[in-house]
Amino acid sequence: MNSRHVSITDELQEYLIRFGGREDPLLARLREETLQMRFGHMQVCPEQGQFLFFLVKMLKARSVLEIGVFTGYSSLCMARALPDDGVLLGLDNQKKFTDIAETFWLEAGVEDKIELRLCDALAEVARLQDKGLEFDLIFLDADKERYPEYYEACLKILMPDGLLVIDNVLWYGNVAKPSVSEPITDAIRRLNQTIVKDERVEMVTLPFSDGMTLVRKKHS
Ligand SMILES: C[S@@+](CC[C@H](N)C(=O)[O-])C[C@H]1O[C@@H](n2cnc3c(N)ncnc32)[C@H](O)[C@@H]1O
Repeated sequence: MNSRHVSITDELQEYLIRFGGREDPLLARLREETLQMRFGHMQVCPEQGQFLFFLVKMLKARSVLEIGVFTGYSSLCMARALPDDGVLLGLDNQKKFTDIAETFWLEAGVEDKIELRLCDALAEVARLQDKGLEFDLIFLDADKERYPEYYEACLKILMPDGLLVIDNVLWYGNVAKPSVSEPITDAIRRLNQTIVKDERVEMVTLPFSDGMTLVRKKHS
């Protein structure tokens, strides 16, 4: 066995949905409805949702920030993992997407744990810092061109020992293709180069879906 990863074929993806995590009928319906939409591919995959649920539980997180809510799959997974007095603050700038999210949060009975803000997320993160707020876990999954700026801003509002989870860090494999240079790929490359040498954090990149980096903030 070499160190390469197994290719995720459609067949294997179906298998993973069945045996790689627990996706209940409500989440399955949200996923299927979202996939019918024009930008449906932006949704996290079911294994990522289960993984985020797991992380929130393992960390015993009480405060979660999600940057990029879309139709609410990942927020629903994380909100379910929060204790009754836990809070997830979700940021997005597209009401047409978050209206769908709110319907599903209500149906799942997690609406009391979620606060949604329609805003420019990077500006809102700066406001959260001004207010002195800190989070146990932040999931970054919004406008990729600004990932390097989000990274710095998120570290400021992450608790020591807190976890920043960043999606799409492999950007369809483009980060490793020297022939590809365009704003998103270049921004993600800059981010990845920053994180790997950043002494303020511990980090690991998982080749999971489109690549997820876990960043743990050390005590200063
Ligand atoms: C990849 S999707 C998020 C997927 C979501 N986490 C899920 O589980 O399905 C990215 C979201 O970020 C939002 N977004 C993009 N740029 C933004 C910005 N500047 N401020 C706030 N939200 C933004 C988009 O509207 C979109 O809903």
